[in-house]
Amino acid sequence: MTPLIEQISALKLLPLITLDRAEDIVPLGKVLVDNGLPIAEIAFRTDAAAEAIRRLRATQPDMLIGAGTVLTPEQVGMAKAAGADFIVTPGFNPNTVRACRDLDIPVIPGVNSPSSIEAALEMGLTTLKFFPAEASGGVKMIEALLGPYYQLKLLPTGGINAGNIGDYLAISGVIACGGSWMVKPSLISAGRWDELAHLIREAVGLVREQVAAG
Ligand SMILES: O=C[C@H](O)COP(=O)(O)O
Repeated sequence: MTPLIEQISALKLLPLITLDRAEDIVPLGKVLVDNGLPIAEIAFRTDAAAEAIRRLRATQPDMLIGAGTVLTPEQVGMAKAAGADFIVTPGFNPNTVRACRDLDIPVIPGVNSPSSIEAALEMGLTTLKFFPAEASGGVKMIEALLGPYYQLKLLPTGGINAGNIGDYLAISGVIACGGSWMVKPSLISAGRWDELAHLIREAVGLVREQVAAG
């Protein structure tokens, strides 16, 4: 495992953040760090993404910052220039992977089928996002895929929440889970930092319980 993947594996949780206003990342970054989750994936689903990465990098320099929902080489460049540590993509796009390699930024591309996994393996990638996790068959699908593709390290995302994260983390090929349930966009835009802190603490607590249970 690379140092980056080791860090993500240690935290076991990747909060997926979608923001309408870039400035909201500053209080949210503090709430994440203060509550034991010094990692964030900021989704390129709004125009605020690159600026939010820049502000988070400036205010929380030690945080691990990913750019998510990256669909194009241009977005890879924007994310890297803004200070992202890594790229996450929803699907497997060789052009995006090549752009990440050209810019020397790690990428975790999305897969949810044998064909997309084999396309990733062909490019030497074994740490992959499994997306959309629940809609693609969830835990059962991952267990089935890890038969032939036993070397994979997976980051399931999509439909994961406090009720089912334990089932995912119990699978040995799962290094961490992504999700938005502890960083709900509606709570962020309403500035409900206390509620977000509660959800983040709860999520971190669930992960710690899972780790303790082995
Ligand atoms: O790629 C990320 C997903 O859309 C996040 O899914 P979620 O909102 O179900 O956690």
